Amino acid sequence: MLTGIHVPLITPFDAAGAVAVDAVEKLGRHMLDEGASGLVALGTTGEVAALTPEERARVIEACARVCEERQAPLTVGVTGNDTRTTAAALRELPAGVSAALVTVPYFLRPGERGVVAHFEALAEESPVPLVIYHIPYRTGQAVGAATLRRLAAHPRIAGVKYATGGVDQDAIDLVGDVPEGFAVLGGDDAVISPLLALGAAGGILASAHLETRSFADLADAWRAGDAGDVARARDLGRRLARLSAALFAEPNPTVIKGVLHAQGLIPTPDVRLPLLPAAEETVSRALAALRA
Ligand SMILES: O=C(O)C1=N[C@H](C(=O)O)C[C@H](O)C1
Repeated sequence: MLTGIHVPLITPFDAAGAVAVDAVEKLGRHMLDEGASGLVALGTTGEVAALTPEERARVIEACARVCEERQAPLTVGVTGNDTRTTAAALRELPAGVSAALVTVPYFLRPGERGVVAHFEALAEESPVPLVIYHIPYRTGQAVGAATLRRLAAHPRIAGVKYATGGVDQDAIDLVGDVPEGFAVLGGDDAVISPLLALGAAGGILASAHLETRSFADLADAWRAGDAGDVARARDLGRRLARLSAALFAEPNPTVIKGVLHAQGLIPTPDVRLPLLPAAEETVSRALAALRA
């Protein structure tokens, strides 16, 4: 089962605008050495929509090398709003991938019955277990706790990245009684602490590029849950929520890239259109939040 903090890696670009594969590997190793439980390639944070198929393949290869070296799980993002092409993308996943993070079909709004049929069909074809990426403010499709519970009954559906923008009633219902073997992973950085407090197994968090060790400690502290740990988790959670707010002050991953570049961890802070680089003062504020 996926637990702990998984980092959806940014895709660094070099000065010529190409994917900096060496920097992907360096960053991936750094995240795992700092306490991340696993890596996620080709998430929204990885600017997947702006990468060519060849670039996507090179990013997956680089992450797979690092994860194999460190014996950590690699989850790969697979996005599509049509079942056949999403199934084809899943079938093409290379060796070394542990799970696929599959977005709820976006824009079409097929209804919850359609969502169930989509994921059940994909689960039958996928070579790896699926993690449902539920993010209704991007997809436009609601998925309630009862539907997620029904999908959790499928042996090849391993979890959900839950990102509804807050801790809502469905999150409380689901985390209050998590189906056996199903991982609820938080996907809204600023509210990861309350979700972990309720019993989530971990998170897939872009913010964990920074303060990776503290995010991992936060997950461990809520899981351990004795009095000392709870007090520590509460303080850590408050501090990391402020950091996440600073990192998400402009569209993700522009601020994170600015900060990683300022720290010398990636060759440029560049992003691809339609994203624009974060303003200098936004990056400075995030660096100040980190120092605090
Ligand atoms: O790429 C991801 O996975 C994530 N994307 C979210 C977003 O960009 O809105 C943020 C989350 O931390 C992880």
